[in-house]
Amino acid sequence: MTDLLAPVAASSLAEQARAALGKRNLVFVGLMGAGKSVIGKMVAQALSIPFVDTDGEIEKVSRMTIAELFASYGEPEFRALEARVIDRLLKGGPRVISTGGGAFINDNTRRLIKQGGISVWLKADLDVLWERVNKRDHRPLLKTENPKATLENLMNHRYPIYAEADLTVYSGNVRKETMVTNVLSAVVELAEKGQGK
Ligand SMILES: Nc1ncnc2c1ncn2[C@@H]1O[C@H](COP(=O)(O)OP(=O)(O)O)[C@@H](O)[C@H]1O
Ligand SMILES: O=C(O)C1=C[C@@H](OP(=O)(O)O)[C@@H](O)[C@H](O)C1
Ligand SMILES: [Mg+2]
Repeated sequence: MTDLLAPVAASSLAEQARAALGKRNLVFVGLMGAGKSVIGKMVAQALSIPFVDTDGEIEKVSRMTIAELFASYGEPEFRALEARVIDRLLKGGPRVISTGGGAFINDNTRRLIKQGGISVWLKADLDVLWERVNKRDHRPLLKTENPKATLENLMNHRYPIYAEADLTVYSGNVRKETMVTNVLSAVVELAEKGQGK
C-alpha cells in the first residue's frame, strides 16, 4: 500500500513547491560539477515550468562554445555577457535557471539573482565535484596543470559567497531523483518559514 501512495505524495510536494514559488524564478548556483544543469532541468520538469541553462543560452546567443568565448574574448567579456543574459532571463519568471559556477560570484550578477529569484546553492565536497568534472574537459577554468587544486582554490574562494544563497541543498552521492525531492522540500520549507521573498 505504501508503494501505491508514494507517487501521490511526490506530486503533491511538487505542487506545493510550485505554489510556493509563484512567479519567482528558482536559480541554481554552486561550483562546477555540483549538478546545477542536470538537477535544475529535472526540478523544472517536476514543477512544470520552463528551464534554461545560462551557459546554453550564452552559447546560443554568441554562437560559440563557452570554451571558445573564453579563448577569444577572455573571462571578463564572458562575465559581462553572462550578467546580461541572466538579467534578461530573470525577467521572464517563473523559470528554473541554472547558472554557470562563476555567475553568483560576480557582484552585479549576484545582486540581480537576489532580486529576481530564490537562489539554491548545490553544495558538494571536493571529491564529489572532482569525480564529476574530471570526466569531461569542456570547462576552460579547469585547463590547468593541477585541475583538482584549481577546483579546491575556487571552493575556498567561492563557498562563503555561495552561502549567501536563500537555500543550501547538499549535493552528495545521492540519486538525482533524491536531489530533486530535497530541492523541492527546501523550497516548501522556505515558504512555510515565511521567508520566501
Ligand atoms: N546526484 C548526482 N548523482 C550522480 N551524478 C550526478 C549528480 N548530480 C550531477 N551529476 C553528474 O555530474 C555531472 C555534472 O553535472 P552538471 O549538472 O553539469 O553540473 P554543473 O552544471 O553544476 O556544473 C553530470 O555528468 C551529471 O550527470
Ligand atoms: O565556475 C565557473 O566560473 C564556470 C562554470 C561553468 O559552468 P558549470 O558550473 O555549469 O560547469 C561555465 O559557466 C564556465 O566554464 C565558468
Ligand atoms: Mg552547468
